[in-house]
Amino acid sequence: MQPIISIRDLRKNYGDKQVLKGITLDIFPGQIIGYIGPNGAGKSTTVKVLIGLLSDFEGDVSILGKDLRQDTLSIKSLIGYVPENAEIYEVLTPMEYLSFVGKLYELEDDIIEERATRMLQAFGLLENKDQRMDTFSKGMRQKVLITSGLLHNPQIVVLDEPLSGLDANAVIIVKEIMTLLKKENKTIFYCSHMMDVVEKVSDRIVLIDEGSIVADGTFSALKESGDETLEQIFARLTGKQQHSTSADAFINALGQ
Ligand SMILES: Nc1ncnc2c1ncn2[C@@H]1O[C@H](COP(=O)(O)OP(=O)(O)OP(=O)(O)O)[C@@H](O)[C@H]1O
Repeated sequence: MQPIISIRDLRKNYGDKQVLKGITLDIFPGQIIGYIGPNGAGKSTTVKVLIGLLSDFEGDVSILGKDLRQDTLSIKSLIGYVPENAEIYEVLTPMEYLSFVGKLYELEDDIIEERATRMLQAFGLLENKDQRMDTFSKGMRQKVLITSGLLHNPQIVVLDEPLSGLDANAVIIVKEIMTLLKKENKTIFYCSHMMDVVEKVSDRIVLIDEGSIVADGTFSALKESGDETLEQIFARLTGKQQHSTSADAFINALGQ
């Protein structure tokens, strides 16, 4: 099978600092990739490359066989992106915002209206659809961001900590949405620190640390013992010191 996303020796520097040190990954249609790693590991930087926001990288990235550097625009239309926090246009209502996003993707007005209404309704936001978003809670804004990322029915969905601020019911809905997207053979690249969710929804987990891949496999393949959780795998592979030592040092500082 042809990979839908192919990343070869991806490197990215910010000034003198090498943030991605040669990421190589083949991702296949219908896979849910859980892309995890400690703070600063390079997850968002990888995402920014994938969605065409960063062009000054080394290595090769191709999506559906197209070179990301050369076909950036057509590739962008295949991808839906949900950021953790975005500069949402707060003076707009969800319907105005979604209409704006839909037009960028060249969707017909009636399709935008129909999809946006039904998606907002699914998230319990229908009665807020014409309310300015500066009055919205963090979770309500996140629901609008998720809707805007999926509105054009993309082939590939890139989620960077999409559950941020969502209540337990909304988290269940988004997990279910990911499973349904997979059934439609969509590919999901999912970055998160929520290990319990990543463990449950991902077919394949890619763990990066300091810009390099340190583990890549199914959850069961990454386990050292039968009852190891993803949180424990993460700590085993990336923990630089005992967590209790870090917590003690933090609290002890208060005594100074
Ligand atoms: N615009 C930038 N300029 C300089 N350094 C940057 C910039 N963006 C990110 N970095 C650095 O690149 C490294 C990787 O950042 P990145 O945001 O990709 O990490 P991450 O894995 O997404 O982290 P987190 O889990 O905290 O969101 C960090 O050391 C960060 O300080």
